[in-house]
Formats: sequence, structure tokens, C-alpha cells
Amino acid sequence: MDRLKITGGKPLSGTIPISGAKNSALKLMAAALLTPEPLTLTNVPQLADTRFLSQLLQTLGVEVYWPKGDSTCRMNAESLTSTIAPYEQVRKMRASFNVLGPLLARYGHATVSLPGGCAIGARPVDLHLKAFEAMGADLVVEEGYVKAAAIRGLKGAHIVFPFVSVGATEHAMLAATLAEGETVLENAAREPEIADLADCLNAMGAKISGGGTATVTIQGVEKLHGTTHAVMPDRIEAGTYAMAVAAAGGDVTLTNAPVSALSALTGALRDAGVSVETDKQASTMRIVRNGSTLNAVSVDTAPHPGFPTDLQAQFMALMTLANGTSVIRENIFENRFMHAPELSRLGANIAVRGHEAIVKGVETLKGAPVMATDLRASVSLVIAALAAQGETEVNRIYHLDRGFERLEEKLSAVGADIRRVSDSEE
Ligand SMILES: CC(=O)N[C@H]1[C@@H](OP(=O)(O)OP(=O)(O)OC[C@H]2O[C@@H](n3ccc(=O)[nH]c3=O)[C@H](O)[C@@H]2O)O[C@H](CO)[C@@H](O)[C@@H]1O
Ligand SMILES: C=C(OP(=O)(O)O)C(=O)O
Repeated sequence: MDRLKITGGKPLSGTIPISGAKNSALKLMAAALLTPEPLTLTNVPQLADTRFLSQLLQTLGVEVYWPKGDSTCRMNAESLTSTIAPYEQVRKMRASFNVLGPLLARYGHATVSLPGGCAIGARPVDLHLKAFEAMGADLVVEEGYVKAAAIRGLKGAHIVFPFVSVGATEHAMLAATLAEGETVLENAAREPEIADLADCLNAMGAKISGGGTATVTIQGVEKLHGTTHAVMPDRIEAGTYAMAVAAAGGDVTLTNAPVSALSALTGALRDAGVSVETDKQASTMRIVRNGSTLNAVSVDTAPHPGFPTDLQAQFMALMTLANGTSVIRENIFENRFMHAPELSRLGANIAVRGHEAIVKGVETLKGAPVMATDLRASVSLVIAALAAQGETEVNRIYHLDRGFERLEEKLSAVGADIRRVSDSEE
């Protein structure tokens, strides 16, 4: 099993290019199922998750042309061979469940395993299923599978989500593109990835307005066609590297950065005393911290445009070195503090009380062996390790490989001492 060895205490300097967004690419890939014509995505990140999803699409009969090392992925779902998404493939991540809606909308039936993904809470899919029922589908959940049928096709519906769900908003939007009549989604999630999905679907001939706002209206169309679409840059990756620089110190410019999508984080970083210069036109963010003290800043996670839950672990890593006490409140997932005990192994002072983590800043962290527990938790350990004295070994990094493209390469290029080792090398 691979692990990372990181020797901390080295300031970072240079440029880090930001890759395409995992959480956008995965839903865009599912959109390929909606049309018999090729969908070409550019700026697709090479990740375990995107590769898994391309394998699932191939299981369904989609022709995928995506050479290794290439960021352009061409998918052709002209004729599918199956509408069954098996457990072995769907359990690996959350977004693979999003093949259900497109299959149902185009073929009138689908059998999809209940999803996996990061173990950060119960993560039910009731809102997804209620949305499809409102659109006229018959559903049963049996033996770990959702079996769905809409013999006479999906019908447009007025759906008011009781709370905000990114996955349910995207999933309902995908399915509604081919439903008969109008679908209105209220209390929809406003994450930038949803606007990206709406843009791609509209380029495929869908009629969606309000994608990325709280009310999304979709006029169903009979057919969608192929297109080429560039995946938006990854705001979570950009935010993560911004915090790595803030923690380790240095002067780094992020290029191809989704500046507007990161305002909650840039505000918090500036409050912490970190210099963040943004240029929306050029899509760059320059992060500078040269020996200055970090102020303690409290954050509450919230749906976009609030502070993202996917940056909470990384921000906690940063706050372990702040001057004072910060309170980090996790409002989206009920079990997303698994990094706290691992950060404590490096010397952090964190007390978790229910939905809150109280972080008392310490002067220095010291390297130690730690274990990655989920995707964003893993990278919070990398951030802490980059700032710590001595060597940290991060185990179970298969979590990291789900969502960070060429992490060691990008960090080494700005001066970090980080390398991947596998058991066979020692
Ligand atoms: C692949 C992907 O894009 N994953 C992101 C997506 O996850 P995901 O789409 O799973 O997150 P949701 O926005 O749906 O989840 C928000 C909350 O709603 C709950 N819920 C959700 C659906 C449902 O049917 N019933 C229900 O109770 C969840 O358990 C959670 O507590 O948005 C999350 C919130 O920004 C991010 O952390 C994930 O990185
Ligand atoms: C939680 C995440 O992914 P998933 O929803 O696939 O578990 C994530 O991207 O941080």
C-alpha cells in the first residue's frame, strides 16, 4: 500500500496549476448517458474517481476514449448494453449513483446499487428518490439496489427540496432534461459545479435556466445531442493548496483558479492574516505568508456560497498553528471530524464536541505517522505535515488519489519535500 513521506518546515514558492474539478467532471460524465451522440469533456482530472466512473460507463456499454495522461475524455453512449450499475462499481464513490437519473430518463428503467463515497455521515439518497417519484418513476429499494421504472417516461414536476443537497439537485436536473414538460427545483443547491453542469447540458440542447441559483427550471426536450465542454477548475483543490501555502509559509500563485467560487475561503484566510491576491480575469490567486503570525478564525460550514465542508479539514489543519482558539462548526455532515485525532498525533490541540471542534493553536507541530480516513481529511494531514518539524508518514493515501491529481508532483514543484513510497520499496 502506498504512503506519503513528508519532511515539513520548508516554505513553498512558485506556481501550482489547478486541475479540472472532480465533483463537476463526475456529473458531466454521467450526462454522456443522456445522448446517443459523443460528449467530449476537456480539462478532466486524472483521478481514481474519474477512472472508476469511466469504467462504470463502459460496463453500461458507453464507448470511452480517454488515453492515460490525457485530460480530454470522449464518451459515446450511442447504444447501451446494460442499465444495471453493479455494487462493486457504485460502492466506490458517491457520484456514480448519478447514472440512475440519466438511465431512467433515456431508457425508462435502471437498476443502480446504493452509493458509497467518503464515510463522513449516513448520506441517504431519499431526496434523489423522492425527486424521481415526483417525476412519475416507480421505485423499490431491494438487496442494496434501487430498481426504478418509468414505463411512459418521466414527467416534469415541481420539487421543493426540504434542505439543500448538491447531489439531489444535480441528479434531478440531469433526469429532467429528457422529461415531458417543465420541472422546477426549489431550494436547489447553488454550488458552482451545478452551473457548470447546466452549461454543459444546455450546450447539449437542454433548456435549463437558473442553474447555480436556488430555483432551477428545466423544460424537457425530446433528445439531447453531443458537444464539447471544458470542466470548470477545482475550487477544493485550489483552496487546499492555498491553505498549504498559508500553513507552510511562502509565496505561491495558483493558476487556472476558480477565484469567484472561493470567496468564503479567501475571506477567512485574509482574516487569518494571510495575503491573498486574486485576479478573476487571469484566474489566478497569489498566496503569501512570510513568517507572520496566523490569527485564529472560526468558521461554520454551509452550502455554497458559505464555507465549504470539503475545505473544513484543511482549514482545521491551518488553525492548529494559529495564535488563539478557533471554533470550527460542521453543519453538513454528522461525522466529518475524523482528521482531528490524526492532527492531534502531530501535536495539535483539538477538542471535538458534537458538531464543533475547538482548536487551540500551538506554536509548532511535530512529524508523526498518521492515517488518512477520507479524501479531504487525508489532505489536511498533508497540510499539517508540510508545516510540521521533522518527518510525517501519511498512510492509506488511496483516499487522496480519489481527488487530488498529481499531488506530490505539484507540491514538489513548489519546494515541498514529499515523496510516495510503497511497501515494496522498503
Ligand atoms: C461527488 C460530490 O459532488 N460530492 C460532494 C457533494 O456530496 P453530496 O451530493 O453527497 O452532498 P449533499 O449536498 O447531497 O449532502 C448534504 C447533506 O444532505 C444529506 N442528504 C443528501 C441527499 C439525500 O437524499 N438525503 C440527505 O439526507 C447528506 O447526508 C448531507 O448531510 O456535496 C457535498 C456538500 O457540498 C460535498 O461535501 C461532496 O464533496
Ligand atoms: C466527500 C467527497 O466526495 P464523495 O461525495 O464522492 O464522497 C469529496 O469530494 O470531498
